[in-house]
Amino acid sequence: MYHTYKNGFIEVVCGPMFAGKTEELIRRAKRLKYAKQHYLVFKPVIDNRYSLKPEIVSHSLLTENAILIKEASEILPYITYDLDAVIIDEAQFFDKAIIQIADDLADRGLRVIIGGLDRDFKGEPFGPMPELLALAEFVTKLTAICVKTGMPATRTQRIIDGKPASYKDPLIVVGATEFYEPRARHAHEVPGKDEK
Ligand SMILES: Nc1ncnc2c1ncn2[C@@H]1O[C@H](COP(=O)(O)OP(=O)(O)O)[C@@H](O)[C@H]1O
Ligand SMILES: Cc1cn([C@H]2C[C@H](O)[C@@H](COP(=O)(O)O)O2)c(=O)[nH]c1=O
Ligand SMILES: [Zn+2]
Repeated sequence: MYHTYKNGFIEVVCGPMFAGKTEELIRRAKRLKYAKQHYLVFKPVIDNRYSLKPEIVSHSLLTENAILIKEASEILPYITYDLDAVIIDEAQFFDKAIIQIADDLADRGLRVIIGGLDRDFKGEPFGPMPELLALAEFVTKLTAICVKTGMPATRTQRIIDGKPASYKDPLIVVGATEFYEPRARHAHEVPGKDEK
């Protein structure tokens, strides 16, 4: 018995801050443009770091137009029959509904490209990312350069007033180099983590 060929995948691009996740999403968007594919880019409105305009922005200031949303379900009204792909950045900030939405969109034949932090500043799995990673057909795990060792950085260090943020710090603090730096496993510090 032959099955008809149908497109539709989940691709996750993860890693710590400064690893190049947003640049990679922008690269894939550019290739979709060359392929004359219809796509939309979404990001949580909470991410207002480099721009208040509707766009995703990399630390190197590359940009791509995006739709700003508060909740994952706001993606659904934008899904039209002619859409080929959906790109979602900062997925760690979304509610768990994004997991089912990503799966349904891939089942419907869309290419779903998701960028997000696999770990929070404590080094622990972040929001819906573990499930998205489990469901994805393709996973790209990027590394940055550790500012302490020059080794591949797989973690994000949060620094508050010049000191490593404690385990009890809030999960969400939007920011860039004023609060965060990429670090390798053995250079990552989380005071209070052992007593959790
Ligand atoms: N320590 C670092 N290691 C790697 N890239 C860095 C570092 N610090 C700053 N950058 C910049 O960050 C860019 C990646 O930005 P971006 O794609 O926004 O990353 P992410 O979305 O993973 O946080 C790099 O191309 C580089 O210009
Ligand atoms: C580790 C960590 C990060 N954040 C925030 C900081 C930034 O606004 C985004 C990550 O952006 P990037 O594109 O990956 O550079 O997430 C946070 O709120 N909590 C954390 O633990
Ligand atoms: Zn990013």
